[in-house]
Amino acid sequence: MDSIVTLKEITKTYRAQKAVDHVSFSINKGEVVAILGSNGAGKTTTVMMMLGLLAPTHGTVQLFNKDPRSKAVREKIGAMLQEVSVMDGLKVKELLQLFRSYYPNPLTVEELINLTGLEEADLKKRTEKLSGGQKRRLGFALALAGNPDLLFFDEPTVGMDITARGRFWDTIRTFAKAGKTIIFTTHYLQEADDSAERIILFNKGAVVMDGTPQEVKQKLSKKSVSFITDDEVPLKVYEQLPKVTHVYRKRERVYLNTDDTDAVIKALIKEDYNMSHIQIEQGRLEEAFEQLVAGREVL
Ligand SMILES: Nc1ncnc2c1ncn2[C@@H]1O[C@H](COP(=O)(O)OP(=O)(O)OP(=O)(O)O)[C@@H](O)[C@H]1O
Repeated sequence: MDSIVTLKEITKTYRAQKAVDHVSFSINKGEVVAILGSNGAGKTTTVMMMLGLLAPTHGTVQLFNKDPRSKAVREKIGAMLQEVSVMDGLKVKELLQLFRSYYPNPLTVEELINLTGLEEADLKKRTEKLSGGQKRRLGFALALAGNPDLLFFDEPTVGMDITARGRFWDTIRTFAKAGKTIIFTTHYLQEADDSAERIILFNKGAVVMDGTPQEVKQKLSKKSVSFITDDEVPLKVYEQLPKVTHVYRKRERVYLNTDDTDAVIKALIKEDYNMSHIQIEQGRLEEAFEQLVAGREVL
């Protein structure tokens, strides 16, 4: 397999804090990869290091087996970062032309319009006059301008309405079919599941899972028995019940994670706890994800 992104033991430290901590992975040509994690997990810092815009404190990053800052690499990559900041004073068309001129085989302005939802009328506008949504589309067009082999998107769908989101993912699918490699960050497990074939899950600066959406969901998924109670039974007591792997409370509801919901229900009834609204869940992914990012042990 052709590895076109290779991170070896990268760490980024800000004063005493490790924003990214010994992260290693490679990405092969043609993969669509979601870097998933909550706020502050280290996603943006990792993307910035992959792009060569931030130097790792330790470790190495290579794109196409080269330094990400080299000209040969620059010509093959495109990126849309969280804050789309573009040069003021230029018209949209002029900026697109300028970006196109940096690359050996750029897409045409017409192709960029069709792929991103920018409108003909937007081309004549000065960039500082664009709305937030139009700026996002321009950022998307600038990322695609060079017809790059490797694309990075940091939280691409933030601030996009439903139509813009749909168009964005359609275009990503088109690029993926053409064999391009795509890396995007997201907070949302659902978005990663819908759009990526591989999820690299970050938590507190480290990679805690790396696999297909199916694999990640299987690992995260936990069955649970939950109920509402106004008893003051300490959670530790429920933890002692047979087959219970983890106990937590969310508002008035107590959750008991287990692989054997029947055994747990039998034990709860035998102990005659005060319970109402008993629910059996076969692994709520978003819930497991929330627990993981809240620092609880779910793996
Ligand atoms: N320039 C900086 N100086 C100091 N600390 C920083 C700096 N940039 C990021 N950090 C810290 O590094 C950690 C990781 O931040 P990062 O932006 O990479 O996370 P993220 O996963 O992209 O989060 P978000 O989803 O909120 O964008 C955070 O704790 C953040 O406060």
